[in-house]
Amino acid sequence: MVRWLTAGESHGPLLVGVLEGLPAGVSVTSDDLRAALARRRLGYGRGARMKFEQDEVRVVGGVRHGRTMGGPVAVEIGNTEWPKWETVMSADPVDPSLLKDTGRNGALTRPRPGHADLVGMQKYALTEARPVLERASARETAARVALGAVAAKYLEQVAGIELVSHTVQIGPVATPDDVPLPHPHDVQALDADPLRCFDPETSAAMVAEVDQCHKDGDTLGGVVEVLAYGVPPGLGSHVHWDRRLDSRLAGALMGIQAIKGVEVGDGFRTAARRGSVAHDEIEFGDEPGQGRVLRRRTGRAGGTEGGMSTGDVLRVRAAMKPIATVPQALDTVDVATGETAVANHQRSDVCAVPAAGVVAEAMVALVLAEAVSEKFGGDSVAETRRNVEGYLAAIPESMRTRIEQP
Ligand SMILES: Cc1cc2nc3c(=O)[nH]c(=O)nc-3n(C[C@H](O)[C@H](O)[C@H](O)COP(=O)(O)O)c2cc1C
Ligand SMILES: C=C(O[C@@H]1CC(C(=O)O)=C[C@@H](OP(=O)(O)O)[C@H]1O)C(=O)O
Repeated sequence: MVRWLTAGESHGPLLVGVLEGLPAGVSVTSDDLRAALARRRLGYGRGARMKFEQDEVRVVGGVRHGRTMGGPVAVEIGNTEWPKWETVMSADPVDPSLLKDTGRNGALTRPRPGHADLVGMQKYALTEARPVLERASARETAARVALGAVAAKYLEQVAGIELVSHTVQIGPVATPDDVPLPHPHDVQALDADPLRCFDPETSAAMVAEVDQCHKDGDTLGGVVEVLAYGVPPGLGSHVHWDRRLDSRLAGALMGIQAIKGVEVGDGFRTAARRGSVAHDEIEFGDEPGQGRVLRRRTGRAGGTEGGMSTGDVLRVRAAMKPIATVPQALDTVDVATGETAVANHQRSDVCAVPAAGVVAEAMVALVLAEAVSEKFGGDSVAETRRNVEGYLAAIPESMRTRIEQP
């Protein structure tokens, strides 16, 4: 069973991630994790913190000489900003007089609409928002991305699955429908684009939108898409709601801070179509390297039917709301004085959609790792790979399906 957990606060000393259930023999290094974390920091419109803070990554368990050993993989990511936060985020009690200033150390009593501040204070019986925002903050996604990078290595090595993500919308600016889908070999080009958008013209319009929004003291959201290639048919199951792959993907993507909508395949757009043009018709065809196989003529379903992967490209989208810490501060109340006020604002991202794409990719990798491990088991990479090959070879010839290759 694959399971994982993160701990740590946005301005604490470090974040921790633990990923358990992978077999022995997955090849992964700290440089792989470093590279993944560097991708999460990309994107036009991110705030000042991304520029001055570093992710200090260290693998502290589960890996020896570049290979997993079968035990939990533990990773820590140091927050290099920690020295500035040592007082306000100290685990041990501090002199209360040090927490009285109006700057970093002061109480946050003007909750930001759209962030976790107010409801977090109510739920956890707190008089200020600091303990809420510290864990609500998307800083935590650094730990997920590190674990997702390990999961991605596993997927590639046991089943040849590779992922890619891209930005398809920033605010009102969206890529046209006829832009081709990126492949995993396009990752470098995508990462070089300011917004991780696959269409240069749309990307330029997105940059202009972010600039305008920045000038206006406002923030933006958007939509990202994650694609997984090489996914064998049969991951997930139709037999129960919580075993459905689409349900698990949706839950995982909605579990990212600020994600408010998820689509599998054409999702909401499918709802507007008639059945005759909504599904993916099945035909026989000759595929290079795969011979005569079943294939679907279109990819509208996004690579799942009945809660199971079909072998087509897995395609999911996540919609991110605009950043809640709006520079032209929103109206709120001061819960300490009971008076109207403007929301707490020190700094924030204008737009973090490109980073959310990298996080979404990590979440899809973690869900697929869980589904692959559940279907194929194995305590070593070689054993899992044999199980994948044996399963595919046992599918009768008349039902063998094209697996969309990376
Ligand atoms: C990569 C990323 C960066 C984010 N950066 C900020 C930010 O700088 N300021 C902010 O207010 N919210 C930011 N958010 C969103 C908040 O974390 C999120 O809105 C908050 O935790 C409340 O959760 P909810 O939006 O899901 O209700 C970011 C989210 C992501 C995924
Ligand atoms: C630090 C990261 O993102 C942070 C996510 C975030 C939020 O409210 O979610 C708020 C900002 O932090 P701060 O309020 O300290 O400027 C972002 O910088 C990161 O992604 O590494």
